[in-house]
Amino acid sequence: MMKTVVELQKVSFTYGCHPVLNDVSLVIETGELVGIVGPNGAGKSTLLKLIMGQLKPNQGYVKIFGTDPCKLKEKYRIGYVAQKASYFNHQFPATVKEVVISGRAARRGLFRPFTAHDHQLVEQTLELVGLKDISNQPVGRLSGGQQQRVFIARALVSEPEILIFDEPTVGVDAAAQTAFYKLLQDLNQRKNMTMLIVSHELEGLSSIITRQVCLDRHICSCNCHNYTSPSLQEENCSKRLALQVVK
Ligand SMILES: Nc1ncnc2c1ncn2[C@@H]1O[C@H](COP(=O)(O)OP(=O)(O)OP(=O)(O)O)[C@@H](O)[C@H]1O
Repeated sequence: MMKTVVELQKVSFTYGCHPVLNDVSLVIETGELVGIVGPNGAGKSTLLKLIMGQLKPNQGYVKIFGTDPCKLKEKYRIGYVAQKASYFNHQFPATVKEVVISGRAARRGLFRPFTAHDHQLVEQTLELVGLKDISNQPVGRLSGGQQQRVFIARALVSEPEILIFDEPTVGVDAAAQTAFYKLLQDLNQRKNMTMLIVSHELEGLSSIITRQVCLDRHICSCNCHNYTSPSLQEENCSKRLALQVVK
């Protein structure tokens, strides 16, 4: 049965006196793979921060798993993978396995020793994301695409109920991008994992998402059944996006 994972109702957000989001309503249900697209400065990352409870709306409300995200105690229920640009540098000494198992600490508590179950889960996840053969290599020496998989694995071992990505394919080559999207599609289909992805890479993204939301301070278009905002301006938003893709 479909369950609501994320809900925003009439959300507005302002940084100081700079309005960023206006009257945004959106519902995401279990198993959806939602792509959020929009021009630079449209408020996409701000929307993710509101959903993860890093920011509070000025108006309206945000819920995740039926709760105010700022009050959510089990943060591990949200898996977040940041931009590729913020990944490890070449000197970073920890191995793939060490980085991935650190994702279990969020679930178990920081100072509790890892169990056989934790190690088993790490092995299974490394297999799932195709990193098993290089699990003892230092992460700093991996390619951008491989590092990205390490971060997905790290998020997955905390057994999240939603995975959130902010611009995950920035700086990753075309082949790694294709492999990345394939992995997300597999996770979505095999594990019914709910995902929310902010991206400018419309081409690769559009082949895997179950729904596209176009944001430009408010939601311009949303090809879904449960969105109710009256302000549909699809044509306008598509034109701005087309300009951005050509750029
Ligand atoms: N901490 C902040 N303080 C003040 N203004 C901010 C802050 N973070 C973002 N902004 C502004 O809010 C607006 C929306 O930013 P946001 O990063 O959410 O947009 P975005 O759609 O993710 O953009 P991009 O595609 O360029 O990453 C921008 O005008 C940005 O300059």
